[in-house]
Amino acid sequence: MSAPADFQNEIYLNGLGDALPGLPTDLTRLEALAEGRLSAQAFGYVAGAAGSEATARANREAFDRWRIVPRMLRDVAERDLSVEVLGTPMPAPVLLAPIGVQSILHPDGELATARAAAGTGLPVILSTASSYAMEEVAAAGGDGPRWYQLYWPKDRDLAVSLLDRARAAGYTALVVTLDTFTLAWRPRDLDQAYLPFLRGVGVANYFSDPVFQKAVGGPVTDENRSAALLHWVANFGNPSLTWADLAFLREHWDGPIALKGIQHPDDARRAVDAGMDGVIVSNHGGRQVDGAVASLDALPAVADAVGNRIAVLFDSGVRTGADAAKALALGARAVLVGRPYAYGLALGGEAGVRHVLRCLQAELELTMALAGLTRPAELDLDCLVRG
Ligand SMILES: Cc1cc2nc3c(=O)[nH]c(=O)nc-3n(C[C@H](O)[C@H](O)[C@H](O)COP(=O)(O)O)c2cc1C
Ligand SMILES: CCCCCCC(=O)C(=O)O
Repeated sequence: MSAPADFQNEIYLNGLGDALPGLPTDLTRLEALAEGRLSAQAFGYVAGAAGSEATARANREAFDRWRIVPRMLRDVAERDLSVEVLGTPMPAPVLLAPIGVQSILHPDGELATARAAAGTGLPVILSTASSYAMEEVAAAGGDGPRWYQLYWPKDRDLAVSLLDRARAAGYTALVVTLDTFTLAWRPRDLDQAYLPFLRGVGVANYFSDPVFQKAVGGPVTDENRSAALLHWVANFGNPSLTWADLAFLREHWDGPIALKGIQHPDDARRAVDAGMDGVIVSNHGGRQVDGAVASLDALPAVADAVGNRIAVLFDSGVRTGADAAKALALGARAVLVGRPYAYGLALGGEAGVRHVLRCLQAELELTMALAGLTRPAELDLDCLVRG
């Protein structure tokens, strides 16, 4: 039997105490537990979304409108969930979504996440807004697969410097997030006047950068910290970017590039035309445009528009193995999981993240096997009905 099913047996045979860090195997329960562990501000930042949070809710509801139709007597004894995406082999079609400011969840933040991910072999996508510098996270993750997520700053020299550092630190693919050149209207954060960055969290990649330091007159110290934060605010995102600017990225990054935040099939086609290697269908977990289409509802049209030309990945709302199976059936090559591992981090540090990843992987494998499927490529529309 393969590894994830062994994990299930390990839980039954050894009991919760030995196999798990005291966390539930139903990952939808983690949010409520994390609320009890985190400050109101940190919890609000992570759990919150844009506006009335209608899109965040819609992301979850969309999964409920699809049902898996299990098939029988198909010999599912041998199963293999491994896939290769953007040149990276992975044991299951699951990646850790880029999540910034992880030290508001646990002091070890992205270091703990990178260690946990490396232990499972699932790729971690490190945010530009990480609490630790990308080189420190790479060292923590060792040989584990890692991709880098770019928040594309106004200063082009700074963008190039971030890309050069990411390549040198062993990040093999680039994820460019297009949907967050500025923060959305997020009432939970507005009501608490809370922004981690202004407290110096999530700026490590900037403050450690030679181009950034040059712009603020040298290394960031107590003397120039306020000026450095103002420079960060002015530079973080660039609302003037257009499709034509992607040529600049192609010039400065020789590995695979995926665009994150794609929701319209025409944008997916433009990504193909621009020579991109992948798109990530995502609405940022409902954190940017309140009222935007549920990410799962946007997926089939994007997958259709792209065909097999480039990789289609998916995130926003994945909480269970069955959710992942549905997204794969609707055209995703792999899914990114976001808040669940952030809550795992808050509740149990590295062990908490590992718990979430192992549960998700095991549940996906068991769901597929019991539905008569042995490989991710077998998941297609034939496996689903509208519920
Ligand atoms: C606290 C938090 C921070 C995030 N930071 C980033 C980030 O720095 N870069 C990015 O591209 N996406 C970021 N995201 C969005 C995630 O990558 C992902 O799109 C989203 O969490 C997926 O939805 P889910 O949480 O429902 O799984 C963040 C999400 C959360 C909850
Ligand atoms: C000023 C914008 C920073 C956003 C970085 C974190 C993020 O993406 C989020 O959703 O929060």
